[in-house]
Amino acid sequence: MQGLGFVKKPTIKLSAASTPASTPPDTPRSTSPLSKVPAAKRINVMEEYEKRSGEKPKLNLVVIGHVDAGKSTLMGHVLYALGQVNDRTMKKYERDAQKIGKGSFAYAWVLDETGEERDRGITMDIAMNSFETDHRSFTLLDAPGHRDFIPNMISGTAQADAAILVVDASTGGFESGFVANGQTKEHAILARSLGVQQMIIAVNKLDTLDWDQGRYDEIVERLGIFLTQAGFRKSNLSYIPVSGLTGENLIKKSKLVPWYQGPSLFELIDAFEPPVRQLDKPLRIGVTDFFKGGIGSSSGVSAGGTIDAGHVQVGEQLMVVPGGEIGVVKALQVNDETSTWGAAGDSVLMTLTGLDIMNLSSGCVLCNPLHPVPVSSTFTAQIVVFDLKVPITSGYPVVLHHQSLDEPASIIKLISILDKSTGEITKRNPRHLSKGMTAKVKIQLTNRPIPLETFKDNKQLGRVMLRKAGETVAAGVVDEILTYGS
Ligand SMILES: Nc1nc2c(ncn2[C@@H]2O[C@H](COP(=O)(O)OP(=O)(O)OP(=O)(O)O)[C@@H](O)[C@H]2O)c(=O)[nH]1
Repeated sequence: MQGLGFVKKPTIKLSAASTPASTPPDTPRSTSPLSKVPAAKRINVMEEYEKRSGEKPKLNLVVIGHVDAGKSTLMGHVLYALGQVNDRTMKKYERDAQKIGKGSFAYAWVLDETGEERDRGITMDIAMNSFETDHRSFTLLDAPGHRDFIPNMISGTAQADAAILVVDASTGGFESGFVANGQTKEHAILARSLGVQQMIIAVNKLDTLDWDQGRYDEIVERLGIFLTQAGFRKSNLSYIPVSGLTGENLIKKSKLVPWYQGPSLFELIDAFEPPVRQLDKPLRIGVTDFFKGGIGSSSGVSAGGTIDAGHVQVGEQLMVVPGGEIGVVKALQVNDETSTWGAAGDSVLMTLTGLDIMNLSSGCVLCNPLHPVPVSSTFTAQIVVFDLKVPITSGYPVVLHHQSLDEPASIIKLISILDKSTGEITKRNPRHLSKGMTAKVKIQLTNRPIPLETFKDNKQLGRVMLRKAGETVAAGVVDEILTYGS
């Protein structure tokens, strides 16, 4: 399983006190979501999806790591080497970067697009690009390394099927990312807690140490111990010595590093396992973007996001949760191209009619009215506790990050401490939780319920992150939904 290594089978309880603003899953409603689609025009999405299987499998790939580890430079260089950026543009980046005294950031500019990002030399928001390898098609998410932008890093990582962890191998560089509060550790634990199982570790900037094999081996050993403790399987991790700046081992293996016998970074990326899409589950589209007006010049409102589960087609009725309003899909784009249908894993933009823009919000979920996503304000979760100065006790206030939402909440009960590898309860009703512990807790949202599912039912909607005072204190998966609606 993904997430924390184990998840107990959840049982769904309906609180007698709750007023279902939304009904629990699988409550039938009288309308068919396809009733607006003329029978002759209905698409058998499963059949269409099969036809698509000749296409390269799609993966979301997130690039993570400590601030300045070289994430943007590495992936900018890869995109340039693949021909995604033409020579003229690259030369312009070099000239412009030099003009403001940031010549070494030219490749990073391929991904860091805003003026402020370029002026400050840091990534602030998730940069999205796409590229293809021989057997795969990737959406690349370049996450910010700076601790101030961890929420953006979380939203990128929550969508990822695989990760590249970039570490700075230069003298002192690795150490600054790896000591107590370094983002190398925080990002790696976050990625694992959010269900990322496969990862490449790019040991970067080795050009600064004349490709010192001893330094590479030292880093691989230290990271290996840490990453297996964090719950990664050894067989799902690959290490590679690279330089994002000078380009060694990116697309082809470099003669400068004769002691490295493995594949190039590009070959390792091509070997990532494609995810199993949750096509046969009820439709869930987490809305990340919405605006007035339709695709092209049509009327209506538009909503964009990723299909977390199920499939959708033009003419279908969709329910907005929370709220329960229903709209009809008038037009649809999948990965920026017009389509009549979309399926789990696709990035979609849809024009909806019959809906007011006021009904949409970032973080709302579009679903089939026959199978609405539950909204809940109390649930149990299995969490991993991060580096903490003050232990978590009952009543501990947090900001709960879920998809693109962040909401005030409290950990209202510490249920048990669990053994990290077996999931066995090692202590019931603990008084406090400290660094590195895996535990089951009860969480209550302070202001309002949100669309939520158990991790078993939906991997995307079942992941949560808990932060306090700008630091991530825990991450984990939803185990059991305790109240619906209220
Ligand atoms: N010598 C050397 N310098 C590098 C290498 N990769 C990146 N750098 C330099 O490290 C600095 C930071 O690079 P970025 O690519 O912006 O780092 P980042 O990890 O994307 O930074 P954030 O996104 O802000 O966390 C720049 O000056 C780069 O030129 C490398 O392989 N070798």
